[in-house]
Amino acid sequence: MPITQLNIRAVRNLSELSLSPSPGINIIHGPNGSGKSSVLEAIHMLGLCRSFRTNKLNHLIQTGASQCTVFAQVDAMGTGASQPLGVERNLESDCRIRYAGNNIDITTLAELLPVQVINAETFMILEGSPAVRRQFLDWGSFHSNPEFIRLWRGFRRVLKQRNSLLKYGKIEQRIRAVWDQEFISYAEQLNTLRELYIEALKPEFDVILADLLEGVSIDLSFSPGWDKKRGLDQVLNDNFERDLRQGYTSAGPQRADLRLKVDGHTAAERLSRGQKKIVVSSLKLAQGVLFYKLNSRACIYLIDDLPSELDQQHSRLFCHYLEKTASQCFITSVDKEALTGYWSDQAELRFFNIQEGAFSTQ
Ligand SMILES: Nc1ncnc2c1ncn2[C@@H]1O[C@H](COP(=O)(O)OP(=O)(O)OP(=O)(O)O)[C@@H](O)[C@H]1O
Repeated sequence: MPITQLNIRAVRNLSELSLSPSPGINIIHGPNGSGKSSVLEAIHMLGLCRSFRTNKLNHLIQTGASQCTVFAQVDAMGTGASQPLGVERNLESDCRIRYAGNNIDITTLAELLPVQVINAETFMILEGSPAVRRQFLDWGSFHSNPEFIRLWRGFRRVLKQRNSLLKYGKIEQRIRAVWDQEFISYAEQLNTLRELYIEALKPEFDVILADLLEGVSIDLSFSPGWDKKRGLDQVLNDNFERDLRQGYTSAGPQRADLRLKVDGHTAAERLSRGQKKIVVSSLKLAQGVLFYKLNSRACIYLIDDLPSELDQQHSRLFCHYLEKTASQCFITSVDKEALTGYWSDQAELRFFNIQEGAFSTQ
């Protein structure tokens, strides 16, 4: 049971809000503009120190306030013993994170409270740029292997250095060889972890999708960002003159992508809007199921406006799989009724009615 108590202060229209969530399904309902998504945003800040709606954190801080705070009691390891976790952000963008009486960094925080978001933007996994799919992929790789973050950071550093040499326009052969060797070493290790993650995710995704989207089979595959037949060493050599002209490295894990195909065609071009939502929801559910299998603990789902565009049958199946992830879920909906009746008898359901930034007792 991850979050046992939550207190939010000065996040958008939520001046001061407290809730004791259920370990299972929490449904936050209320009219447009009442603050439903802001509750999810606050929990996201608790898990990642940032918003999922904006890069400009000043928008998150309530107008007139100089900082926002989210404080919680969390049972991160599911042992039954809760610890205090607090995240505070001010207008200067400083972020202070305290857990069990100690300051911790963002990576430790992200490990502690794995948060999954499903909202309108999530559907960009199919339609958006490769960067969106890499983010999806790296969430899973990060949470399935503790080495991933070190390799990712090392790779980013080497890529930045290589690109600045390329921009400079002249690179001595000896220096280029040193950087390329480091680039290849990080790239291959990073790539192995991503490949392993997708191999593990695929069967989970296939099972969920077969239930949620009858008659449509999706081929999910991973593209590393370079032609593996030639090898990265050869690719960097072959591309060198072009990279020098352009001033950046054109092949490598920074170009990795996921491919989703239906009968050989790109899923984004073939599927209906509703079907795309089902595919993306299945990917996100598969990540939750796999996370649980690998870590013996569950992640937290933040789902903004679940009922939109899923019909009753698909909403029911979605809720069934959500329960299977064993996650604590926070789901928003304008209509309370739209989310009743989809859950098993065992589901621990709690409803919160929000009106103008405060919970209503009615
Ligand atoms: N920095 C801020 N300070 C104060 N209020 C804000 C701030 N940013 C946004 N708001 C207001 O907070 C309110 C809650 O927004 P939120 O998106 O959480 O509503 P919602 O209940 O999810 O609405 P909808 O159902 O329309 O999606 C809105 O009225 C919005 O104008």
